[in-house]
Amino acid sequence: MARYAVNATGTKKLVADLRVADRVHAAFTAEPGEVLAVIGPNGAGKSSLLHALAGLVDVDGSAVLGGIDMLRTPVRERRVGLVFQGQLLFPHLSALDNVAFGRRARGEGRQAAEAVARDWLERFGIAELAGRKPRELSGGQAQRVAIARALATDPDVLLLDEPFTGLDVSVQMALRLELGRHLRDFPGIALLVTHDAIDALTLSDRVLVLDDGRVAQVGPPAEVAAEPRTRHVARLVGLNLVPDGDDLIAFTPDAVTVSLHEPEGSSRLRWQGPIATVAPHGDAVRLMVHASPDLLADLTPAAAAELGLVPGKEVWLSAKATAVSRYGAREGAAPTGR
Ligand SMILES: Nc1ncnc2c1ncn2[C@@H]1O[C@H](COP(=O)(O)OP(=O)(O)OP(=O)(O)O)[C@@H](O)[C@H]1O
Repeated sequence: MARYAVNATGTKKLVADLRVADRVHAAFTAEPGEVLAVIGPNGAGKSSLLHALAGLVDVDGSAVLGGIDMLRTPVRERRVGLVFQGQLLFPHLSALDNVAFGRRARGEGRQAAEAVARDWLERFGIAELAGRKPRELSGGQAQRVAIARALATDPDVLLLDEPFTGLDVSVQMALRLELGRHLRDFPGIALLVTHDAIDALTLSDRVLVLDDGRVAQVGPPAEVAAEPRTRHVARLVGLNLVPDGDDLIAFTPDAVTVSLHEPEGSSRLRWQGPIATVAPHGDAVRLMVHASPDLLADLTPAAAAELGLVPGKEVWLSAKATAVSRYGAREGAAPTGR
């Protein structure tokens, strides 16, 4: 959902079709005001996608923003804000000068650039740290400065690559809420690479799922979470995902019945395999079973004890047809109804 039809520099929709060597070929669009979470397993090409837009790697294709191809625009002139994993602030500059840097580099006068920078530090609640050098900041403070530095340039596109990685969990939580507020007010397009289902579900308007360099799925977070098309996303949201002809079927681990013998009946929703892991999961015991594919099953501690479930033991798993969600395996495909 685009919250702003027009941003500070006019309506700028992004229409991208990017090819990075032979490892990424991804086409997608984004509306002004939209936050697009980019998720996928390690090596799927998430960082490569962002690096391509930032001009940090060789890329073919196009990324048309408001009628102008960013890829044909000199990197210095692209209105792109970057917050990358472990990206360091300029160590010799104060927090204020770091945040003012982009505007100064664009030729803006010191006073005007510093006024904007001060305003951003205030919005992040760190105005009193303006004079500190990066080495005098905590990880969370430095990351706030890094995000403020990116936003202070009024970018058309904000690229965030795992902005919470390496921070304490409590700092991550606080920063996630703060970033969420700033992203809601941000009139440009934000691409947020994350490994975290919470980020994707709470901070984004749409989720773009990358798998092996290709776009596997794009949609609102609730839709992607309810009907994942990749095993990676299914795992992120805690669902089992099994291909069945042209369909996928998804079901929760607590919809799985575990037994030591082949279940009776004609249901095809049954799998066999050895238990890989047994671990507590909330009030339940969660099994990971090396069936084809790997499946999760939750059961009560009493049931787990009664069945004597330990790693290596062969079990049968089954799911009731009424407890699974069935949908087409390809984008736009309707379930076959089998
Ligand atoms: N400069 C490079 N030259 C060649 N191959 C690269 C380069 N950078 C990344 N790769 C490879 O391209 C693929 C995509 O990498 P990329 O870092 O974009 O994935 P990612 O989804 O961001 O992964 P992660 O979640 O681990 O950060 C990987 O197989 C990686 O090894």
